[in-house]
Amino acid sequence: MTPTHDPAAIGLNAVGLEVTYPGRTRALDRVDLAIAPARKLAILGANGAGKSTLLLTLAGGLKPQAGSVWLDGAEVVHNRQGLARLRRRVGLVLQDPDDQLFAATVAEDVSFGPLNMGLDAAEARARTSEALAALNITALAGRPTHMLSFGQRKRVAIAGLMAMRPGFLLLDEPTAGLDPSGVDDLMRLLDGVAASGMAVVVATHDMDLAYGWADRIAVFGDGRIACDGPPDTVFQDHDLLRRLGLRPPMLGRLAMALAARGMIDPTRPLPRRLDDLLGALTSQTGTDQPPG
Ligand SMILES: Nc1ncnc2c1ncn2[C@@H]1O[C@H](COP(=O)(O)OP(=O)(O)OP(=O)(O)O)[C@@H](O)[C@H]1O
Repeated sequence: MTPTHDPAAIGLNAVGLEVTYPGRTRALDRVDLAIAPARKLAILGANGAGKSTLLLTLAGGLKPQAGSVWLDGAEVVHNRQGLARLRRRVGLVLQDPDDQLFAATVAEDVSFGPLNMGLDAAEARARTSEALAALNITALAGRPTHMLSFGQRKRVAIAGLMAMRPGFLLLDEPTAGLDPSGVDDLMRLLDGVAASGMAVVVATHDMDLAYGWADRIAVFGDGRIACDGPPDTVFQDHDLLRRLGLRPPMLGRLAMALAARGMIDPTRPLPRRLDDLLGALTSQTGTDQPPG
């Protein structure tokens, strides 16, 4: 089958991936996906759609029965050297931080990746401090990981990957279990990470979060990518989303309804954040205050 994109393009590319777990039907069914540097991609899908399997396969944790993963122009070979090259460039933050953390203290856990990459102790320390500061957990550096809250352990797991400075950061349900300010902090952090040139891929069920944050969305259903594009176009296909067990985002629905009534400019891209929507209402009505 011809892939929908050039596998040799710079970035992380999935080409015709097929994964079947022992004794069950396919979790990935000929999946093509292109992840370019510095992009913010959300992968959406109902429970069991195949999101975690895709991330695991992209990070080299699962070998597909067919198809391949390409990294910056070269096909990933599933041997020691090929997987080491992939893991230096692609970091996967698992859904459950307890599957990831193992060292006695936070600082030891975060520095494990840099040390394991062969960096010297001073560089590993510097990267650890930087990652702890970015995740706002410097104060936890000396604490045992098993004595932290779930949200704190999640931040430590993300810091551990960030300290390795991968080119592609994949996060499986990163906001699950975080409080609202933790979600805001994390998404702001991921904005900064993408602005620094890293590609950030987030698998989530949270439509509203994906709609406001991502610059591209791939929607998964039954192991296949059902649609892939900019958020404001993907979310206009309400029938498809409902068929896949997903609910269109509230802000997107509101923006579409206002555009259909001419209350915001229907020729412009749909606003994706509340501030943008209020701005669009203000400029359309020509008043400083949107209609109350
Ligand atoms: N280790 C495994 N062994 C057998 N089947 C599995 C295994 N892991 C996942 N599956 C199955 O593969 C399919 C895809 O699962 P996956 O975890 O990739 O979906 P998901 O979209 O991440 O789901 P969720 O949103 O619930 O995390 C599901 O039908 C699931 O039951």
